Amino acid sequence: MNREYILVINPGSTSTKVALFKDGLPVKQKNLSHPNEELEKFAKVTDQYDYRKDIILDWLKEEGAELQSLAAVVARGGLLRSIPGGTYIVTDAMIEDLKIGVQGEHASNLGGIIAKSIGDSQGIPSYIVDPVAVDEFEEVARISGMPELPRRSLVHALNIKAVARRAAGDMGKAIDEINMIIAHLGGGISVAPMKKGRIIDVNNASEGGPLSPDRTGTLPVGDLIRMCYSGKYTLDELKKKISGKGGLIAYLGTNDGREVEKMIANGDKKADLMHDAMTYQISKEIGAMAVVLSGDVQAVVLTGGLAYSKLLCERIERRVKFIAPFMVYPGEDEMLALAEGAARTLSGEEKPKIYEEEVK
Ligand SMILES: Nc1ncnc2c1ncn2[C@@H]1O[C@H](COP(=O)(O)OP(=O)(O)O)[C@@H](O)[C@H]1O
Ligand SMILES: CCCC(=O)OP(=O)(O)O
Repeated sequence: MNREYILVINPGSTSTKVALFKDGLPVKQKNLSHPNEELEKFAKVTDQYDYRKDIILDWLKEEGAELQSLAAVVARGGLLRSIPGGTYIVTDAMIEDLKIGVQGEHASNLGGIIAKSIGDSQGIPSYIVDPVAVDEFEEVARISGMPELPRRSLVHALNIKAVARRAAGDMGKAIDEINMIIAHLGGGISVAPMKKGRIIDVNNASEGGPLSPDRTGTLPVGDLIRMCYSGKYTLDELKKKISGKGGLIAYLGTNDGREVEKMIANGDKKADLMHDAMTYQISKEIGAMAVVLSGDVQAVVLTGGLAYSKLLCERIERRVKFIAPFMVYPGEDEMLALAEGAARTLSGEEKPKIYEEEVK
């Protein structure tokens, strides 16, 4: 059987997106949503390994796709050590760090692990591309105020870079000619100032910045310390309260933006306030990043699943439109960006990076 397909795996906090690419085009793809009731059965993200892998293998079966037809497996990379952008071959050292979650727990840690297990079973390569640990910070952005706790780059790098290329193209520019602020609005939220193609700062999408569908974002730090020492919660419970059970889900019982909008349409005042609070915090972060770029901003760009919402985009546009032209690219270009990264290495156009050699 010809090995002609690239299997693309993209585990997010609320879904696993899968696709089969052939000759640069998606021939099959699906967004496999994971209801909160399913995910909350697992204490840790790595415990979801069998659950998510089985769902992917079942999908391949449903589509009649044989594992023997795969040429490579590529996945979204996780909270690894800080590394430059690019395509990486999944190595054993990377797997160790993904299992530990060296920069925290996140569904994307499962990407490389599942990719390598499927890849190894077929004797084919497995890759990750532009993982969330991509770090292009300017030095000043790393300073927090406590030397032991530098600010860290955890960012939806893959989609932000792909959307930046599209937005720049739509403006008739190359990505390295302009500055933009790109807000990826998914289960987690990244608001990134992009200076001539480099992500020079970002809120930490796991633990800081605006509240998101399932994350608190930045919290009042003194009150948080007191909560940690209250004796009421274990470390794991507190981590979950911040990421997984924080943000919209903590107030409204759902992390689904569509559900929240149904609640608003039905006259639910609390849902309306929470939705407005999220858009207020996103707008505030966009304003902060405009200052990072000294106001030299050619576009404010929204992307990610939440950007499908007209109401959400309108609420943000109203507050930030004075900064620069406003552009919206709902959803994500991650699957194509992943497939292209793998295709470039398979064709020899790009040499894959080795994680152990790139760690900062
Ligand atoms: N049409 C829509 N309107 C409002 N929210 C949406 C819509 N489509 C998706 N979403 C929301 O976007 C969020 C997920 O975005 P996505 O970029 O797929 O995130 P992730 O990759 O983190 O799972 C969820 O809260 C989902 O409910
Ligand atoms: C840690 C950044 C990645 C992230 O938040 O991804 P999701 O929005 O898919 O959860």
